[in-house]
Amino acid sequence: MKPSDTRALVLNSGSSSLKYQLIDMAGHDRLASGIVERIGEGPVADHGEALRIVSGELAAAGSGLDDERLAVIGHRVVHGGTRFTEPTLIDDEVVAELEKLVPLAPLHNPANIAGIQVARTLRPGLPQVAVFDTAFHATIPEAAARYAVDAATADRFGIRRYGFHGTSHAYVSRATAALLGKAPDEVNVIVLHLGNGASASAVERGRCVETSMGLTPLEGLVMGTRSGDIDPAVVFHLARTGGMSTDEIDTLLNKRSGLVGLCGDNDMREIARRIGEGDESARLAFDVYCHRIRKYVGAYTAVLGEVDAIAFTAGVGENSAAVREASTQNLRALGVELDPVLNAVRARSPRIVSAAGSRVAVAVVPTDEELEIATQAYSLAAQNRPK
Ligand SMILES: Nc1ncnc2c1ncn2[C@@H]1O[C@H](COP(=O)(O)OP(=O)(O)O)[C@@H](O)[C@H]1O
Ligand SMILES: CC(=O)OP(=O)(O)O
Ligand SMILES: [Mg+2]
Repeated sequence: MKPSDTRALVLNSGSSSLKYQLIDMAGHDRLASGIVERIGEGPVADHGEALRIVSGELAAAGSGLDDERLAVIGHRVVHGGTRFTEPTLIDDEVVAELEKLVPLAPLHNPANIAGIQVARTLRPGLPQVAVFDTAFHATIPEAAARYAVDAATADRFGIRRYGFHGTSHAYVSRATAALLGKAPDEVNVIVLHLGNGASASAVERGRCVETSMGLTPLEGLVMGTRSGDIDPAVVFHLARTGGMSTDEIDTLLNKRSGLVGLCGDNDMREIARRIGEGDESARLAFDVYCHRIRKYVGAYTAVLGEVDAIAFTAGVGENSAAVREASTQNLRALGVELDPVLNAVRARSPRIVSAAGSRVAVAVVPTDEELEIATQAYSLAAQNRPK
């Protein structure tokens, strides 16, 4: 990597999609971005084929994978277990360790590894950095990270709270501090990342102390297709009484639950439209979704003691004024008061939407996981630059 190499490519491999962004780190300009969907169906056979398509799109945008100015490829990796709590330069040993983590993230890690392997084949010698969803949550104290299950069993199988969406929680908590005109270590923030997956975190003076996702990204808030918190005995009941297999229950809770399970739609825009038409199951799905968020805001207020801001982010958090309103209603006892007019304004920049007298600021802060991954990957590559 030469000082003139200022470009970072970020790859976010999902189970059936590959998102990419090429960013010039000198001015944070987005040079190219896109998504290849339906991997595994039809013409896009696998992640290798998907990355070849990305490579073609990059070349068409004037900066292919062979671009000399490319300094690093940053990969989003969902599960880093207890081993990976920092951005990590990828080599064979790291890939072998990632393989060992597949049982903890069967939906996410195999796709991440596939993306890494193909990228390494296409650009051998170029630094490739893994940036982990779990990393920002490594600071969660044991009292919050441990599940109250038999300790020997928990240790043997790695059962503990890892948390996910960490790059988003890190980025948004810092951006929220900046919006308040403070340094990250001067504020306590509750971050609500409400996208397809959804999670909450409590960030105390820049350090994460609690988060809603657990061993896997299934726990916590209600999501597009995932149940979030349920009584674990639901699983035994479905197995014993419903005769369902472990895989069937896994699919039910991860893919056929949440908003889609409650009303048949997982897109909040469609749910809002149906509510407008008086649809009762859409209304119920919305109410269950927002009730869960309110409950977490209350719990995380107790965890933090003092809260400076609640930040809404990701697709739903940034765009749905109705969700922000319903999930912060009747929180005056906690010092939270929304300004309905500010909350209804549509904008793309970070902004405060609480009333002037609200003790806790309510903020809408667009997330930028790709920039966060690029920044961390680029910085590690620069540190490892041959002298
Ligand atoms: N204008 C909008 N109003 C309400 N919800 C929206 C709007 N735009 C996007 N969303 C919601 O955002 C979700 C996607 O969030 P996003 O953060 O992009 O997800 P991910 O990155 O996890 O795929 C959609 O499923 C939809 O429910
Ligand atoms: C970890 C996780 O839930 O990611 P996503 O929201 O991309 O599904
Ligand atoms: Mg997203």
